[in-house]
Amino acid sequence: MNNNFFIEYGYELTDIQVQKFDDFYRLLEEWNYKIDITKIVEPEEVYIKHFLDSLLITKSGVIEKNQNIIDIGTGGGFPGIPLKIYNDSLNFVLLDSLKKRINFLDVVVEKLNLDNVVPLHGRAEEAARKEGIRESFDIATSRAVAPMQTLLEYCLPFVKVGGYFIAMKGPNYKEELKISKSAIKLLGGMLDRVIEYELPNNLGKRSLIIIKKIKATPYRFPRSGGKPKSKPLN
Ligand SMILES: C[S@@+](CC[C@H](N)C(=O)[O-])C[C@H]1O[C@@H](n2cnc3c(N)ncnc32)[C@H](O)[C@@H]1O
Repeated sequence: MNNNFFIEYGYELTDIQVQKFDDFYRLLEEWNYKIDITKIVEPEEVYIKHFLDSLLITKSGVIEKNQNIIDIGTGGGFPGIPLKIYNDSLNFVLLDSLKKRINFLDVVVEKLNLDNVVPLHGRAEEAARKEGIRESFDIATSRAVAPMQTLLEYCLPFVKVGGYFIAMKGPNYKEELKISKSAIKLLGGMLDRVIEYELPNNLGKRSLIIIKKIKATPYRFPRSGGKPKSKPLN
């Protein structure tokens, strides 16, 4: 895809950035056979459902220069890698519990020459208990990882007071959000707003659920033993 694709959707990129997206696409194509990163393989769909969708997180209005961002359950690097290509001033930790995906991201970081991007192998509920990483990020992002109540317990502990957690969800977020109200409060968050949007070419509706961190998360969260998933907060 050339720059016209990005310009059409309001993202004007340099030739180097366009080349990085192209290189990322090729690496995805090459590694997908080995490690099953994504079911989406056709170029236009990859560019819209993965690259553009990741960039649309900038519409949240809370991403600023030089922030520290953790992308939880990043998989093949979404939304983290496209955001880094778009805004090189951002610093990323890309966390995933599958080692083979982290190995892939190590290659992406090297080949695309991305500074200040650290792929990290681990489970969110364990990493979030570690000093130096807990409550140390301006922003946490997560796409397609878990239902909202579980996701909140995975993600909010990483965010500094005053920062934001952005959950990238589909169009049917309302029920999930409704049953997550007490979890948001318990973990120190407050619903800031929800942004609904539609991908081009009828490729689907999406939403950004933006949670502001207003108080420190009590140290008992995230709970151990798989509880955020088996017994979600309610
Ligand atoms: C469906 S994939 C989504 C990947 C990527 N965010 C995307 O939108 O394409 C979910 C990813 O979350 C990771 N994951 C699931 N539970 C996790 C946890 N507790 N901690 C860290 N990563 C987790 C999985 O290994 C997987 O790579």
